[in-house]
Amino acid sequence: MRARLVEGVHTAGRDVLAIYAQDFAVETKDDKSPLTEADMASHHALVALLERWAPGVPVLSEESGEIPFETRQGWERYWLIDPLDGTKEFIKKNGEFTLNVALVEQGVPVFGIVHAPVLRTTWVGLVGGEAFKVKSGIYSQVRVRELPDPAAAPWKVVGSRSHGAAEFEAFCAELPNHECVSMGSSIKLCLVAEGAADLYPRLAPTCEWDTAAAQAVVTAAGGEVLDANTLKPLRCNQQDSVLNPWFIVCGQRDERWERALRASLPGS
Ligand SMILES: Nc1ncnc2c1ncn2[C@@H]1O[C@H](COP(=O)(O)O)[C@@H](OP(=O)(O)O)[C@H]1O
Ligand SMILES: [Mg+2]
Repeated sequence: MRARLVEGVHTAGRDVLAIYAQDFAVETKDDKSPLTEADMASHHALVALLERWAPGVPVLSEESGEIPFETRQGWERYWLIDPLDGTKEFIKKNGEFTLNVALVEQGVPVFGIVHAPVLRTTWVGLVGGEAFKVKSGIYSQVRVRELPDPAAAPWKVVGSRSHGAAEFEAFCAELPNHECVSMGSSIKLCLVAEGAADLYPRLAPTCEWDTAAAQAVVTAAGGEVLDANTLKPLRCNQQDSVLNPWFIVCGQRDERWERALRASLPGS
């Protein structure tokens, strides 16, 4: 059954790729972030898919109008989607963008699909079940890796191409031997989930739809997505604002990076 849902997300990804291959117009939203016709095509395809798949379960999308918290707080479960995460990377045509579909129950992302059409890669996570990826049609289970001894091998730290560079560098300056990789979109969380990266500190704003699907993948793969201040897992739909706190994605907790994080947070 879930395979058909993943196939539906792939179909939306093909709509996005058709636009990616052409010249497309770029608008600027009220919050100054970019919007393309691909964001809207993906939004409509995913909303139609989910309404067919699970009639009656509400859908909150980055591209749906604002839904007041008074309405949302009554939702025990809902779909939370970002039809095109990494719109800046889409516009730059570097392929680092994703379609994101999460199922959230009682504020916890319990299932997620992250699809990167240009990379021909999809990550899927069912919390309490399996995490896997399908790359060019080849299926493999994914799991976070154990943090290596930095004297033997560098920690791999992934950061945004477009947001929060100064805070990222302040954090990395406090780490033992490490190497950094830049990447757009929710792919960063999936790299931690599959053990290709150890840490993704996000010391800059994001919204709940940017992270929910990939958080389910990370959690199912044995990792965590933690509030940078409290080190508690991120939750969705707890307040009026859909902004996430600053956060860090990890395979395991470790006093060495926790110390680096504390030292790089404002007010430390
Ligand atoms: N000031 C801000 N407030 C809220 N979210 C922001 C933001 N600046 C960037 N983002 C989020 O960061 C995402 C891109 O992250 P990254 O740089 O890691 O690729 C954007 O996703 P969209 O591309 O879906 O708009 C956007 O939602
Ligand atoms: Mg986004």
